[in-house]
Amino acid sequence: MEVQGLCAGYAGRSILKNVDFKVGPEDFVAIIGPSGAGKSTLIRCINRLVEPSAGTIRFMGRDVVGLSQSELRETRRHIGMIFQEFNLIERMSVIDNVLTGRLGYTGTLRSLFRAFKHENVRHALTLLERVGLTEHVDKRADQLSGGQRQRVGIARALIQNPKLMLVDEPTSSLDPKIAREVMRLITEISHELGIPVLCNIHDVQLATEFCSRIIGLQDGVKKFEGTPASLDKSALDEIYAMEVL
Ligand SMILES: Nc1ncnc2c1ncn2[C@@H]1O[C@H](COP(=O)(O)OP(=O)(O)OP(=O)(O)O)[C@@H](O)[C@H]1O
Repeated sequence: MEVQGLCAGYAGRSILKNVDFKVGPEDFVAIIGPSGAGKSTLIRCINRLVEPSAGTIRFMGRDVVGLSQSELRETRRHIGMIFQEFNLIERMSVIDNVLTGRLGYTGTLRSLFRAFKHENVRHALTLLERVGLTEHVDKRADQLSGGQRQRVGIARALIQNPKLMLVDEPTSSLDPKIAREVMRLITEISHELGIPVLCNIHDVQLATEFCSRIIGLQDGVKKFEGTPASLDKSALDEIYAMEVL
């Protein structure tokens, strides 16, 4: 995926300013920066949950920004998303929540469950085993802990067979130990399945520990891009310069 000259905002207020970067096939890219820097906005522009006001987003050989609604639906099938608040359907079982990840292919919930394909169910069970939830497949989502809920969110994103994962603050609702486990799981799976990841994360320590490349945003401007090793004090000062402590 290649982003060039990306600008976006809300109600005439400019947030992202001319952001450029690439995500290669083996990348796990973290976006860090102070609160309000535009990290979530950037992630959400990639699949046009937020509409960019300028720039291009090349993905699978096309510019996402110029796609029609039906083309966008088709493209979104290839982009898995993991959310801070998990976004599960609380009263549904774990496995049914995972199967909703196939909605991009089947259209509606009813058609999804009517057209329950055995291969999808098998795939869901395999993914739930991989994320360590085999014993919980029939439980309701609201009976799980935060870390378990995020594991359901990961399996739901993976059942799309995505070519890119967008991850929006996956650990903010979790305690530090569980947050580290969840980051480790996402990193391992990304390597195992060869799926590149773009991950918005405010925890710099987790970003440097798990990600292959880091982008630092400040007030919607890219102030840093490099490896975790090159994220030194002066780079951090530059990214967080305007943060009031
Ligand atoms: N839907 C919206 N409507 C209007 N303004 C918004 C909307 N979403 C975000 N903003 C504003 O855009 C700016 C960037 O928000 P964004 O959530 O992208 O930042 P962030 O870097 O992810 O912050 P945080 O780390 O606090 O989540 C903030 O000033 C925020 O208040």
